Amino acid sequence: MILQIEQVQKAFRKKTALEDVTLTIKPGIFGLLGPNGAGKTTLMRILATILRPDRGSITADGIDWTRDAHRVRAMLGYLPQDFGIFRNVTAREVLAYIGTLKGVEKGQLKRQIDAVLEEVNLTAHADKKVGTFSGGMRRRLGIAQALLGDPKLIVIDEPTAGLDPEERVRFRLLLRRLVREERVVVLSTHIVGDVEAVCDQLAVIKKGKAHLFASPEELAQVADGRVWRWVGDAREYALLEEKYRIVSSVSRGSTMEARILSDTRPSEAAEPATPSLEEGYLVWVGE
Ligand SMILES: Nc1ncnc2c1ncn2[C@@H]1O[C@H](COP(=O)(O)OP(=O)(O)OP(=O)(O)O)[C@@H](O)[C@H]1O
Repeated sequence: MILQIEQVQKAFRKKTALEDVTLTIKPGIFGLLGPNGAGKTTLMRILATILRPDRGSITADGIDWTRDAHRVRAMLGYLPQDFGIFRNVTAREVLAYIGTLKGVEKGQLKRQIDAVLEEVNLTAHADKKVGTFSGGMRRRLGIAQALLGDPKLIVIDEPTAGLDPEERVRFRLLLRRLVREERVVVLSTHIVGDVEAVCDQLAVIKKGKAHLFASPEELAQVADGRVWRWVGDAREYALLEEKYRIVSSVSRGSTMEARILSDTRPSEAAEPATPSLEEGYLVWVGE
């Protein structure tokens, strides 16, 4: 499946949330990266047919998002940013409820629930109340409900926000396991590490405008020639900090080590460095 987003626009009263977004999304995991308020959730909600664009079109496999919303929903799994669930029910009960709403046939429901619980590693907790779950477990249950009905398109909005590092790593591995031939997974995040760890392609969205990158490496290359590794003393560091954008720094005894973003060599002691994805992103978003 190829998802074609063409010149999509969306405004809320006078506030433009999306401005002329055009993206071609291939099977695999597609990351939508951008700062808070950039328009990620708006685009995700349009993809999930909760919002309609003011202009533009979305199509895949001959299905048109505006005309055939019911057909989109039949092939969609969606995990919203604020996936709220009753706390006093078990994971299995949540899945039975959502599976029924999604129209999964009764005869298939139990088998599907067992399969998605297995897929997200919650089988051992299937009959526990959701209120006892950690943030990571709740997020995994959110993925399980999105997987009911074996969707061709999975839309996941900011899934790793608020997870601790261990849960985040586990969750990223789970996301990679969702990849199937022909399946498109769209993931929005403001965490560069998520994209680095799981995404095949990505777009960076900034003030409602999206730019497509063929790979995370291509985004890193945006900072080519602008990243410097510098080693020196604390006094020079203080001067550099006033003049330049420092991305990271560590102190090692009496010396300091830093990575600096600058179009020109910031100091005699600075050497050109290979940019990271985060540095490419900072340059792109800063421009
Ligand atoms: N229902 C709404 N009514 C009015 N303005 C809205 C509405 N939804 C979003 N906006 C505005 O549109 C812009 C884009 O919001 P959106 O939630 O899509 O951004 P985001 O990238 O998902 O940010 P975050 O990561 O903070 O959720 C913001 O300026 C936001 O205030």
